[in-house]
Amino acid sequence: MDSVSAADALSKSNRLVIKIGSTLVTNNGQGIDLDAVAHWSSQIATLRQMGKSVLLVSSGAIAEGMARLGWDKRPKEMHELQAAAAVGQVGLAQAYETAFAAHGLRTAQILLTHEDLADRLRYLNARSTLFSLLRLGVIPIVNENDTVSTDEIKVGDNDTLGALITNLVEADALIILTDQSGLYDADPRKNPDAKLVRYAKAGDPALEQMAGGAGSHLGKGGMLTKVLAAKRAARSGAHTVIASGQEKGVLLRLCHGESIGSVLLASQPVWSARKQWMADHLRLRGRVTLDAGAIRAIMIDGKSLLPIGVKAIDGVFEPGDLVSCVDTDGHEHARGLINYSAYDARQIIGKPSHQIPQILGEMTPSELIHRDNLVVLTPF
Ligand SMILES: Nc1ncnc2c1ncn2[C@@H]1O[C@H](COP(=O)(O)OP(=O)(O)O)[C@@H](O)[C@H]1O
Ligand SMILES: N[C@@H](CCC(=O)OP(=O)(O)O)C(=O)O
Repeated sequence: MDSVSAADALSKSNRLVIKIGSTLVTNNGQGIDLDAVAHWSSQIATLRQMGKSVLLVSSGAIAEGMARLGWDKRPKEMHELQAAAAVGQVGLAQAYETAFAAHGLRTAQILLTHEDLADRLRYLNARSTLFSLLRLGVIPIVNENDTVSTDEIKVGDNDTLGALITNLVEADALIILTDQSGLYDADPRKNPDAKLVRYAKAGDPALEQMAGGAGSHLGKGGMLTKVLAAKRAARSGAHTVIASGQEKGVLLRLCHGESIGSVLLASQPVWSARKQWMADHLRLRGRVTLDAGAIRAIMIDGKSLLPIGVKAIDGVFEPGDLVSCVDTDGHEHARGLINYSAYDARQIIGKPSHQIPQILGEMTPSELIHRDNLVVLTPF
């Protein structure tokens, strides 16, 4: 991997999303590490003076809530997690507001759920609010809205949320600060001989094999969600760095081109904003299994998906819902907005398009998924 381009990845970035993990921000669950928050804030204030825009995605509401409530074990019940998040989020917001105020900067609290990003209008509203805040010189501090999040509507972890925000504001880079020096070729907590991966291509499937789960009961996603976040961030052209938040001056040094942590370079073609929203923000409602001819038609020939090439339909969905297009081995090749409900789709698969009106009536589209509503997932 070319280390020069990796160094450039950060020094040439103007809009940055910085994600800070729970273990790090709460000093391993002891309570918000105010010195660390002050240190990051002072670096971010300098980055702002250098003309860079910064958005923070900070975890720690639940961990801080647990500390404030005197709970030493992460609760299992959703309502207790939600209560802890409500208590802890106040502490997080206070800590950042105070730390940035010392540099004459204001902060804004943005709490989001997956549902907010899946709804096109709310997604566009979130985007324009974030841009307004950046124009006003305010530092947006984003977290999942854990107090109202249920399994159905949550993003689930803040590495993913960080990537979604990166896509949303078309940031140049995503910096994930964690409690390790970066991505190792095995979990360093379990394997003392593990080696740091200094440079790699975001989206390389080999990285997913190296990454394990969270290292402590405080963290949510572990390394796998960070590696997947890098893959997602790369879809809007953003490079990702995974580095230790305890490293002195880490943010400034990275932005001066120093090689710290793991740099996962974006090297794939960039998706349009609409394609990113479709494939990443909408919730998958079903699955269509394609024969080899249909896979070729959508992947190589750039065609729409016709019912004749579909072998099976799974899931319950309505027209306009997002479905995954898989081959007969179950590998996903594309995602798209389907024109038919699952019930109707089952009646027309395997049939030539001219028979659709006889089966489902006139004025029905001949494609199951129109080309314009199809996102082909480029193989690595
Ligand atoms: N290949 C790996 N390289 C580095 N850390 C790993 C790896 N696999 C698993 N981990 C674990 O991931 C943890 C960081 O993830 P997590 O606990 O979710 O932190 P955060 O709160 O910063 O998101 C590390 O402490 C480490 O134990
Ligand atoms: N939204 C949750 C954090 C979830 C999460 O992804 O945590 P982490 O793995 O520490 O980034 C909270 O504020 O407690």
